[in-house]
Amino acid sequence: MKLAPSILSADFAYLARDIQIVEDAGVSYLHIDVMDGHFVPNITFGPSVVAAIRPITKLVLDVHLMIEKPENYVEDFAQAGADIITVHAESTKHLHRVIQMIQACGVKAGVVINPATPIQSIQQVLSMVDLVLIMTVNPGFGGQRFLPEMLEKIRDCKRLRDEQGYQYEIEVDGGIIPETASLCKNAGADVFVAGSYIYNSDVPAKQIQALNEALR
Ligand SMILES: O=C(CO)[C@H](O)[C@H](O)COP(=O)(O)O
Repeated sequence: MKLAPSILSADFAYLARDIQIVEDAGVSYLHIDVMDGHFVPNITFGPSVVAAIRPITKLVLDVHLMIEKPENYVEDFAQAGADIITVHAESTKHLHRVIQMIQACGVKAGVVINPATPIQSIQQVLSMVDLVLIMTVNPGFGGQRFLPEMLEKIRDCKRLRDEQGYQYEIEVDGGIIPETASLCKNAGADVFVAGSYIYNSDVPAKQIQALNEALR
């Protein structure tokens, strides 16, 4: 089981410190939420922020693009040092091509689906991707409540992987706290994104410990 703290809820004035805290606590991935104000109604980081983070951490940089026309930006994020780039199925007319573009940059490729998007809509790319991200809230903001209806989708994603011998990791994002992490783990998730639960605390390392205990 892997934890992926989302820096969306970090203190941006002390970003290096907040990354160090979660790295010291032993997490696997650092989740970077890229928002463009079009695909989602919020604006966050661009490739220059990823490039600034790259030299200060050994964590796997898990870059979640919530942007329109991701094909125009994947090379920039790859050059900035992303290890995984994940694109929304809803954000492009050319999902297959964008996944090929990401992998051609030598970066792992993930596909994300919003709560209203069925797993069937990405069935044709499941054999290619390294990661499937199931949104467990509507994308755009941290601190929302977990949508329990998404557990069925996680189970379907795991079943397809088992039946077809696919290799992707299953990641969940949104409303992850120990209780929901445990539900998602039992449904088949491998990677757990958590933002507000970790960073809206005076002691993020304790929150990480609680998540790890729930995932044991
Ligand atoms: O992708 C996201 C929002 O679009 C965030 O990663 C996600 O919401 C995590 O935040 P929290 O753990 O506070 O729910």
